[in-house]
Amino acid sequence: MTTPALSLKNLSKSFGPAKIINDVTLDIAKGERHAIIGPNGAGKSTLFNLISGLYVPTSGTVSLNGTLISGVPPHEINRMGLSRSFQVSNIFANMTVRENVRCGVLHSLGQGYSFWKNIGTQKDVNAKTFEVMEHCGLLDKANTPAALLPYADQRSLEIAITIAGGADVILLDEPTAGMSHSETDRAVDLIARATEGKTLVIVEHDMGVIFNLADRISVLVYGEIIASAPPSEIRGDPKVREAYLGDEALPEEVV
Ligand SMILES: Nc1ncnc2c1ncn2[C@@H]1O[C@H](COP(=O)(O)OP(=O)(O)OP(=O)(O)O)[C@@H](O)[C@H]1O
Repeated sequence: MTTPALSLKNLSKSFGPAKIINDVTLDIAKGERHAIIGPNGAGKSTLFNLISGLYVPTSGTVSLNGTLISGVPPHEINRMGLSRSFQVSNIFANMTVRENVRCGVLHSLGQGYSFWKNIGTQKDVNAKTFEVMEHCGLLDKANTPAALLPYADQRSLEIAITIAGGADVILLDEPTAGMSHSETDRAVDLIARATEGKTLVIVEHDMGVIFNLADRISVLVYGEIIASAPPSEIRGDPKVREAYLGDEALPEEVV
């Protein structure tokens, strides 16, 4: 069997007496697009924080491409090939689109933002920055300060920064939150293109997005995964329907 891109084993996280993530075991294959869904407060962001190293597990482990990463600091996990976006935007408002993407590229190289770098490296960084902006439909806004971008473009920039470092495992936290229908459609296209050939783990409340994008869906309820299967099976799962009763409806019409 090939090594999974991500492997969570008996992962738990408590805050004081409250067990927020409870014995989660999940393998995500290389190249898979995997969605985590669940009602508000189910623990989705906490799970992301455990995977990306912001939280240390109370028990259990996380492995990235077969290497144990639980307890490793977030910036090192990033350099090992995992990059995440945040629900609250991570962009530098006063910097241009180009400078923001460039920061993402440099960060992964461990250089920080500096003008004092040799020309060879600068050329590589510039080429990568151009490629990412092109990929994310941001080339024509390269010189626009991020703060002046329309909201949907700011979210695209967030995705651009997340993929800029060339990580092969990408975690996106609610990338289409607050978008209109047409903006969401464009964002789904962008996410599909930008993560081609990579492993994607996405937390998202918009079921249309999830059912159109994901190869497999895990449903988190009160910190436990109650189902993990392709979209067609998830939609018909009575346990999932019960968990969503009174919450976001599972769409019949998508896919
Ligand atoms: N640092 C913390 N200390 C204490 N409790 C926390 C902490 N972080 C999260 N929680 C609690 O864990 C639970 C799960 O929160 P989390 O944000 O992971 O849920 P979620 O599924 O991402 O929710 P949403 O869909 O609303 O974003 C909540 O009850 C929250 O209050």
